[in-house]
Amino acid sequence: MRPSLAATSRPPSPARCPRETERGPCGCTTSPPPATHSASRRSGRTRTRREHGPRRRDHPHRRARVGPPRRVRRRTCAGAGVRRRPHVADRHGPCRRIRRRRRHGPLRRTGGADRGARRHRSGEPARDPRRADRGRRADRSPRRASRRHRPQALGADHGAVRRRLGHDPPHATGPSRRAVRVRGRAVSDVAVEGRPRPAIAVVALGANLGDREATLEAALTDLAALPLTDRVRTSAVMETVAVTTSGPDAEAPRYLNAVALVATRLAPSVLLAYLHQIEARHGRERGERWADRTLDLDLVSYGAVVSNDARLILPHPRAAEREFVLAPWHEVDPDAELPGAGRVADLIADLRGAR
Ligand SMILES: Nc1ncnc2c1ncn2[C@@H]1O[C@H](COP(=O)(O)OP(=O)(O)OP(=O)(O)O)[C@@H](O)[C@H]1O
Ligand SMILES: Nc1nc2c(c(=O)[nH]1)N=C(CO)CN2
Repeated sequence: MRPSLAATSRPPSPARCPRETERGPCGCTTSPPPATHSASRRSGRTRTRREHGPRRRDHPHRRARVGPPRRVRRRTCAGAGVRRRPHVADRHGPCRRIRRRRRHGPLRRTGGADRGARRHRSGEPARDPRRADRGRRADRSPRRASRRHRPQALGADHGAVRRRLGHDPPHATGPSRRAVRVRGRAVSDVAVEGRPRPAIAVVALGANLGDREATLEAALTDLAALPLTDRVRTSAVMETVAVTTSGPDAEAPRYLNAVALVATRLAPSVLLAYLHQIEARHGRERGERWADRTLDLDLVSYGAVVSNDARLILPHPRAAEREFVLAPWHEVDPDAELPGAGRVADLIADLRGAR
């Protein structure tokens, strides 16, 4: 059966405002109509509060309402006065910030960053020609990537990058290409950039304990296998009298000495760290100064680099007075020079002349 009209008709209007009878001009039912400008304009005068009744938010019914007012402004980063979700074109950034439209445009253009642009558009010459094309010069390098596109944000391991480029020492896991790994990645697998030209490093090798010959041979192989490094030349192996803290000692085990020239892009400190690894692999024990040893690797020089850091002095501070270093070096490179000390050939002659 169709519902009767009475059943579908609207429910009776809510009770009228108890104060409406007192405030005839208001015409108030459940809430007073808002005073609009147009209403005021139409009437030609501004209605006073007394005429109009209490303001909407002061109205008794309104106050009784539970919960926040319906048209409360959302407190978002969209800024004051923004009630609706803006169009996507007006949004930017992760928090839906509104890109504010520029207000007071003409005022802005009279100064600040827009000044140059305004002149440019209007054909006026720039006040300072050097600044006129700021940011547009052809020789200017391309803009830097934003922070979001730099490797840091992408989770790049800068330590690894630095190590790859030879700035930091490697992990102490072994000397060979395959053994030296940076966060699970072989250093030698990484493309080399950064150091455009390798430096020639002079490495002195010595051994007076164990199977000296085999140790030197293995150490030379290890050197050639270092990342970013090629062995250039190796001297013959020479047997020498051990020099101790009290001078040459004919009774001490004799040394086998050699010198290797390597072309490397490793930083000097990194190369030294690798040398220490190689020593350790071949049973080098650190104890007394100039004590007998299975293997000693000294960094005699690294190009023309001079360093006074106690951990790495370059050139090696005692190289100029060691014939067991100079003689094999001179053999592979007769024109060699020890930075700051002179030609190796001359140094050898001086040492021999002084004996
Ligand atoms: N050019 C260099 N080559 C090797 N080690 C160096 C150099 N400069 C400074 N050192 C430092 O010297 C320290 C001692 O080195 P090492 O044990 O090889 O000395 P040594 O062989 O007993 O004596 P010497 O340095 O006179 O050959 C090392 O820990 C190292 O940091
Ligand atoms: N003959 C010889 N004597 C040394 C050598 C060396 O290599 N050869 N190394 C030393 C410490 O580096 C001390 N004495």
